[in-house]
Amino acid sequence: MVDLPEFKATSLDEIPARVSTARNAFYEHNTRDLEFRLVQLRKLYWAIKDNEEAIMEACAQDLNKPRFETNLGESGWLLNDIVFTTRNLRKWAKDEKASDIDLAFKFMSPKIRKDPLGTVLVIGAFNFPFQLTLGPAIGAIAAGNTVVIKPSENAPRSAALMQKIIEASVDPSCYTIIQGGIPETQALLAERWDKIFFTGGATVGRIIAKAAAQHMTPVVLELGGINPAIVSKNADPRIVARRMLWGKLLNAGQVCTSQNYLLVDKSLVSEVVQEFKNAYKEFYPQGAKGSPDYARIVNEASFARLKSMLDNTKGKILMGGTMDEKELFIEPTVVQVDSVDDSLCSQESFGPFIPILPVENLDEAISLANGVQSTPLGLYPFGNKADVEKIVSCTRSGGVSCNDAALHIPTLPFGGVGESGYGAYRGRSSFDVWVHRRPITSSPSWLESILAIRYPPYAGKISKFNAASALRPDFDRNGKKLSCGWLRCVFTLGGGSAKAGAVRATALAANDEDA
Ligand SMILES: NC(=O)C1=CN([C@@H]2O[C@H](COP(=O)(O)OP(=O)(O)OC[C@H]3O[C@@H](n4cnc5c(N)ncnc54)[C@H](O)[C@@H]3O)[C@@H](O)[C@H]2O)C=CC1
Ligand SMILES: CC1=C(/C=C/C(C)=C/C=C/C(C)=C/C=C/C=C(C)/C=C/C=C(C)/C=C/C=C(\C)C(=O)O)C(C)(C)CCC1
Repeated sequence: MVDLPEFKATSLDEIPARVSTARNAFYEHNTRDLEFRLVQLRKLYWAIKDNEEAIMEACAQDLNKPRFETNLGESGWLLNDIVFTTRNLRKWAKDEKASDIDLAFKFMSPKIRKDPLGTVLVIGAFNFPFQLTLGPAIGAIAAGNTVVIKPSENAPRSAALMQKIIEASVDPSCYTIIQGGIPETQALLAERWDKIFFTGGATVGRIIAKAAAQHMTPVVLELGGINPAIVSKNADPRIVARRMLWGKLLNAGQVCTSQNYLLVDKSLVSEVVQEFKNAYKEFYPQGAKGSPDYARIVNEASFARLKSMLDNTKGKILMGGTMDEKELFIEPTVVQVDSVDDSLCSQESFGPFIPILPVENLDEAISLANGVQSTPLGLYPFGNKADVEKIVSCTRSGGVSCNDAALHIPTLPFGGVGESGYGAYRGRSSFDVWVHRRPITSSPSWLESILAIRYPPYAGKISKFNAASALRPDFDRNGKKLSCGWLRCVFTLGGGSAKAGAVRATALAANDEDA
């Protein structure tokens, strides 16, 4: 067995000084250097790689997470994330030529610099403790920020191991871990940050957003969702059951993207239920409890919450339903319910419940889903192409996975909308979310005679200015688009009035002479 470090909360007195060290480090400007960032990420890669066994053990102790799930969803996920980031960082960080700039301003060489935000805070979650804590931090490091990381105290073994990994690998003045629960998080929230990234529930999400507002701090909130799966009469019951069961057995359903309830065309319900039973037997021939491939609920409080949800259902249990409090085990459980107001549908379960509500048709399903929560994190439509397109175009959600569970492409932007949060990361978005797109222009001295139009005295300058810069609408008063013949486009150098085109042409000529 691997020896794991002990979880120890950071002293409250120490927190301001630790944050201040990270803030001062930002102003030493080392993190501006791309090579510095790349070296940090590469060192972090090897620290994670060298601790893969320990990560397995920590996740097993915190959540009884199966080795396969830890490999794919935690250590392997992060290792790939780092390699993908280090391979692409130079390209992402490059100054971007500003697009859609009017000719008159092109001479100022407008560009967009991807500036680090400064000193940022990442508050991680318990359910994928490594992925959802170090994942956002990888993007923050890549973008040139100094970073303070607060892992979830609800996965203490993983939190302590992350501290060991971070302290052994990256620059301690730039990147640091604060451990603890509510008091420590509140002490962190009292500080001024340049961005806060939080993964967790909506209740704490609101507390974070309010605290951040005091300092005008931008926030990313990766929250959960009461995610619907909508199954049309044209869906394949076997595919529905296997994929939806996977969506709920992964980490025993403690995944923000997992479906919370299924709205199934009533003609398909009995077949879908039978296929759930078949899939369950295939995935866990000896039952989930005896299998090494099934996680446990994170703690007693979560177990009690889930138990009361099941105790309060008015539905009929059709599969599973067993629990063991000592082991924090809850079996994957299919329940047929008769209303979306049932205790299993109306709240986010964050556990292995699979409530099924029979519906008349797609219209009813869409209307019910929009009524339960109109902006969930994930949406899972099952059916033919026309069915899924109809569902997608009549709903909103952070992301959609058609005919499947979860939102799982690791480099696709990932984030919520409305109640499921805001801001997105993963892949290139993990870099973009941590930078300020800083526009930079540079006005050459030779432009002075042209720029002089902006200085007083203003008399007689309005018409000249408008002639040079006002854009002529390509639509009429009824909102109808006017056609733009190619000749006109040539004469106006890309649009606008002919006069404006002439002025632009003059300016171009002046530029050519200067060159
Ligand atoms: N990715 C997601 O969408 C996730 C969603 N969740 C949802 O959130 C629920 C609760 O999960 P938890 O891990 O307990 O997450 P949470 O939403 O309670 O957040 C826990 C974090 O917030 C801090 N915190 C808690 N109360 C606070 C307060 N009053 N002031 C300041 N900081 C506070 C804790 O120290 C910890 O760092 C889950 O049952 C699930 O529904 C949880 C984990 C991930
Ligand atoms: C293998 C070959 C091929 C390709 C096969 C494919 C496409 C396999 C796909 C497998 C997938 C999607 C596996 C996913 C596993 C995911 C795990 C274990 C866990 C992930 C956890 C996540 C992302 C948790 C997130 C939680 C969040 C955000 C939260 O709670 O807040 C080819 C290409 C067909 C070729 C042949 C071989």
